[in-house]
Amino acid sequence: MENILSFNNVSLRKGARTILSDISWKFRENEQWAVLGLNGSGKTSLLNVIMGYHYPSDGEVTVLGNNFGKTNLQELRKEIGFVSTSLDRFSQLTNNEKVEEIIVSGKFASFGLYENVSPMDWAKADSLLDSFRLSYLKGKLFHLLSQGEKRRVLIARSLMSDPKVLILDEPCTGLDILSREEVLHLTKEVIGKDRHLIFVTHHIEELVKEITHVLLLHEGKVVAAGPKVDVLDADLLSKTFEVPVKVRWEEERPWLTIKTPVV
Ligand SMILES: Nc1ncnc2c1ncn2[C@@H]1O[C@H](COP(=O)(O)OP(=O)(O)OP(=O)(O)O)[C@@H](O)[C@H]1O
Repeated sequence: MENILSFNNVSLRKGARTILSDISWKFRENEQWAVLGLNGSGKTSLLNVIMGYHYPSDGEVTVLGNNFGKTNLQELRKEIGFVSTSLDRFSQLTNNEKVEEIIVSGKFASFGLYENVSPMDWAKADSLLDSFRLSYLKGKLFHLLSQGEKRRVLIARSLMSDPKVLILDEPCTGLDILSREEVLHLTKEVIGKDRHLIFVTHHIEELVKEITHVLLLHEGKVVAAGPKVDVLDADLLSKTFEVPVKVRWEEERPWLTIKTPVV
C-alpha cells in the first residue's frame, strides 16, 4: 500500500460556511504525522472527514487504500483507533467499570458490552496493561483514575483492535507537566511499524521525536505539510498561530516562544 491517507483538493462546506478549503495531503507508509492549528482551524473537521463522519463537499479522500463512497465505512473504522479528550466523558457514563473492562471494550468500539469477550481478549487486555506499565491500575474503577491515567488507559484501549491508523486528538489537554510527559512517553511507544499516528495538538512541544511529518492548518487551509524539520519553521508557525514566534530545538524536541509579547 502506498498511501495511508490521501486528500486531493478536499473541501468541506456546512451551509454557507467553508470549514476546510482545498486540502491536499499525502500520508505515506512509515510516516507519523502531527496536525497543528489554532482553535477553530479545522482540525476536528479534518478528523471527521478521515473517519467518514463528514463527507467532503469537493475532492477525493482515500483511507488505507479505500476510496470514500466506494467502501464499507463500518469496516474501515475498525482499522482506525480514535482517542479524543471527548472520550473523557465516558468516565461519567461508565458504570463502575474496572480498568481491564474498559481496555477490553476497545475490541468492540463501544463501552459496556462484554458478552462476547473471549479468554484471549482478556489476555490481550492484560498484556496491553503490562506493556504500558499500567498493571498497577488493574482492578481499579476507571472513573476514579486521574486524568492522566484515564488518558493512558484509553490509548491502551484503542490498541485492542490493532488499528493501522491511530488518531490521538489533543491527548495532553488539561494534564499537568508530569502526566503530559507520561502520555507523550506512551505515545512514543505506540508508534510502530504497522501503526501510523495522527497526533492533533495546539502545542509543538508535544511533538515527540518519532513524529516525522507535520500538517499546519489555518482557517481551514493547509499552511504547510511535510517533514517536521521543514514545516516547524518560524514564519510558517507565525502564520499558523497568528503571532510572531521563534522555534528552538532541545534534544530533537521543538519548543515555541512568542517573539513579542501580545498582552
Ligand atoms: N457542522 C458545522 N456547521 C457549521 N460550522 C461548523 C460545523 N462544524 C465545525 N464548524 C466550524 O468550523 C470551524 C472549524 O471547527 P473545528 O472543530 O474543526 O476546529 P478545531 O481546529 O478542531 O478547533 P479546536 O482546536 O477548538 O478543537 C469552527 O469555526 C467551527 O465553528
